[in-house]
Amino acid sequence: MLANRLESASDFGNHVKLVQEFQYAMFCLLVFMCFGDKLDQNQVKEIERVERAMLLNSGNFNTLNFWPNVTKMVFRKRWAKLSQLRKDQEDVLIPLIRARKKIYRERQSKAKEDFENDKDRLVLCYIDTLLDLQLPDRSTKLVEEEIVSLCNEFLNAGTDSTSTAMEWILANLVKYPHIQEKLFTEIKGVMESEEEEEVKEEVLQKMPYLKAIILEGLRRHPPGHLVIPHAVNEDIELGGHVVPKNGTINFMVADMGWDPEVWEDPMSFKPERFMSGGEGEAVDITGSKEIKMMPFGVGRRICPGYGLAMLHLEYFVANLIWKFEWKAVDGDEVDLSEKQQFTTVMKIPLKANLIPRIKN
Ligand code: HEM
Repeated sequence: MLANRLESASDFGNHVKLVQEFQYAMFCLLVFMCFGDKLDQNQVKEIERVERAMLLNSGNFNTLNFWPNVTKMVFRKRWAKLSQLRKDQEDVLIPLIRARKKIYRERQSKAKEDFENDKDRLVLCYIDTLLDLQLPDRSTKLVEEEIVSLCNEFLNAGTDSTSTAMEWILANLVKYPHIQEKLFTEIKGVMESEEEEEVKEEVLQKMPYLKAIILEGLRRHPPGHLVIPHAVNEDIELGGHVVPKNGTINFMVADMGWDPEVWEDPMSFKPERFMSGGEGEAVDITGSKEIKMMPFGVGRRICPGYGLAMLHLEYFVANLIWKFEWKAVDGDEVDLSEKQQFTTVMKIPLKANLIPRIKN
């Protein structure tokens, strides 16, 4: 879908607003993973509307976390706005959750009767897993409002983070055509023919250079320069400083990836560092052996979507490079300056000329 939208835009000679297209593609994919069956465009737009409205206003609601009983009185309008936005989310999501529950229960009983028939095998979506979830410390299942909150988290945590990473990676592939060419050659080597339309998920693991490009993108341009704030649960000494119990602590994710003691020429984009013999060869991004970079956090609170994010990035980048040659817009340098939004984004959004490689 993304490649088709980009292709029709490039047919008209437009420099596509890439980051919006990436965001929309990621959001549609996550909506599909969340609710199972494909929803129509209007439904996706409705979900996007209520999710964005909450996100855009979320900064105003932080103060309400402190002494809720007091702030409820002092900031009445803010509370009313928060309640309204939450109600809008529930009005849109709860009917979808109910509809999916009905389908899921019907298919579940059918699958039991007809388990051998592959065509009817149930493909699970995120909501299905939540409907069945039994928390160890509770006798009841999740209620609809809790499912809404978990869907919000799923949709929001995975959209801007992955689309930002994708924009940075493609920006570097436009800026450094020799890296793009090397990747294209690698993709060609795993495809059965040049006419094949899609780089399938199954061949992604045969492409070490693709993986190296994704890792280099995440090292050089991590979408979050900090993780979510953590707290220590006892007094602790760290590098000669005492952090008191419950003290907030954060991690300088971007600076770790740019540390010249760990990475050679750290501000350059060099995927080769993750290949055989490079300082990033077989790097462990989960932090269980070492911490050289941590774009997804590490340890107990590591991003639960990191495997999914890696897969999405590899799949999208491979397909976009297989389908198009990405070229800088004449006279425009790709500018890698940063700007802080929900994630750290390109200050000047990426523009590119997309030239279809396969002529249909
Ligand atoms: C390139 C893409 C992504 C990056 C760079 C990223 C990064 C992160 C980071 C740094 C954290 C905070 C970890 C910490 O507190 O130590 C986090 C948390 C989280 N991420 Fe991701 N993430 C990405 C994609 C995704 C996707 C695709 C999903 C799910 C669809 C997801 C779901 C979550 C959730 C639910 C949390 C909160 C976990 C918690 O509260 O413990 N993320 N992510």
